[in-house]
Amino acid sequence: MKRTVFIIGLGLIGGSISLSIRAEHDVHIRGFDISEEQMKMALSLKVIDSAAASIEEGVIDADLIVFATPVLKTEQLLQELVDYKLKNGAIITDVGSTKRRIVEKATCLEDKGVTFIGGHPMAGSHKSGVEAAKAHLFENAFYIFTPAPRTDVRSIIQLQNWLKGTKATFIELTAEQHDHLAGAISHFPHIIAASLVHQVAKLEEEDPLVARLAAGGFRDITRIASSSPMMWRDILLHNKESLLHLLKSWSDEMDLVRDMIEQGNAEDIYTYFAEAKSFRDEMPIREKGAIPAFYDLFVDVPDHPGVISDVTSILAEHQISLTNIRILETREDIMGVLSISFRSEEDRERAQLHLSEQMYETYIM
Ligand SMILES: NC(=O)c1ccc[n+]([C@@H]2O[C@H](COP(=O)([O-])OP(=O)(O)OC[C@H]3O[C@@H](n4cnc5c(N)ncnc54)[C@H](O)[C@@H]3O)[C@@H](O)[C@H]2O)c1
Ligand SMILES: O=C(O)C(=O)C[C@]1(C(=O)O)C=C[C@@H](O)C=C1
Repeated sequence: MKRTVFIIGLGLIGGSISLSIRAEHDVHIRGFDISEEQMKMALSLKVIDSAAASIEEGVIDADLIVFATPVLKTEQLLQELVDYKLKNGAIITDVGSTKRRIVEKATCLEDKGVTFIGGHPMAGSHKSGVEAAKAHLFENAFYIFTPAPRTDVRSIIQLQNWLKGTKATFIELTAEQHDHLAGAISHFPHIIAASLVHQVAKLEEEDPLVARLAAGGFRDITRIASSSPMMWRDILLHNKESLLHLLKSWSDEMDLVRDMIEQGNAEDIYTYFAEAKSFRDEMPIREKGAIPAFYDLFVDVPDHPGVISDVTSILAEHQISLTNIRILETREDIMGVLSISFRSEEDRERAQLHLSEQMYETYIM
């Protein structure tokens, strides 16, 4: 008999976890979502094999249960599990962006003959919903586990075996350490992104041109402000202490910047940017790390209407998928630059070869 996985919350992350499990295991995947529409979509996209009528029904024979709901919901649903019949030896995990409160809550399952291990795949997107789910969403990313000190090693290994199709790098942290670090590199940046958008929205009331003028830099730093408000509301409520601490140190930092600008201190201002550049440039961009790996190729292109479709059809002819394409510069009568992102070094090398064969000038920075 096939083993059974039950995914609760069939959105971007629940859907992606399901697809990555299916890629490696011959299992029956059941799903449940509060939204009928998401559940139907998950079935039609074959993200799940069957839909459960309720959580109570879905958990009964599941070997692995994955909570992929917003974190406050996960906390509440864990409590509900106490009253449900669970399969002896089942492993339960979650994918929430915060860990401390969820891990604490899961202690309510201690007498149920199951093992809970908190999890957080450190990759995602500003998109929500099962339509955006991808089997390879977590490839090259860190997948953090926060087992309790007494969690047996065999259960951790079993969970990692279930999740090997994510092709992520597994690491273990305490829930407290997780929330402290994720606060700085994920939660707090989302607050900053949203606050920059608010600032421009206010300015737009004075001068509507501002939003139309907002170009590359603003778009890059505020992409994540398009993420799910419900998910981020829950994360801020869960990671209150870390975020209040980070807000305080950010505000001290902004005081420093204000002083430098007020005093017109050219040397300090230069050093401020130079130090930030040097730290960021040293971050492991091409390896697994805080910033996901992108393999970018730059292509000089003439300012001609058919040029993007020509480049993409060359790639399609050789079955090379790209993850992003954008024009960095186009001005009349001069060459522009296309930036194309690939998922792997191999795809980038093949793209470079085939584009060069067609007389395109390409380079890697
Ligand atoms: N989006 C990211 O980048 C990202 C990355 C890593 C982890 N996470 C975490 O993953 C979890 C899910 O986020 P997502 O991006 O997939 O969000 P999503 O909005 O795409 O999906 C969440 C799903 O949960 C469902 N849901 C809500 N309440 C429910 C309930 N009571 N019962 C069943 N289903 C319910 C929603 O209908 C929705 O389909 C969150 O805890 C988030 O913190 C998100
Ligand atoms: O790429 C994005 O859109 C994300 O915001 C992904 C991101 C992050 O902050 O890096 C968001 C929340 C998660 O818990 C993990 C990953």
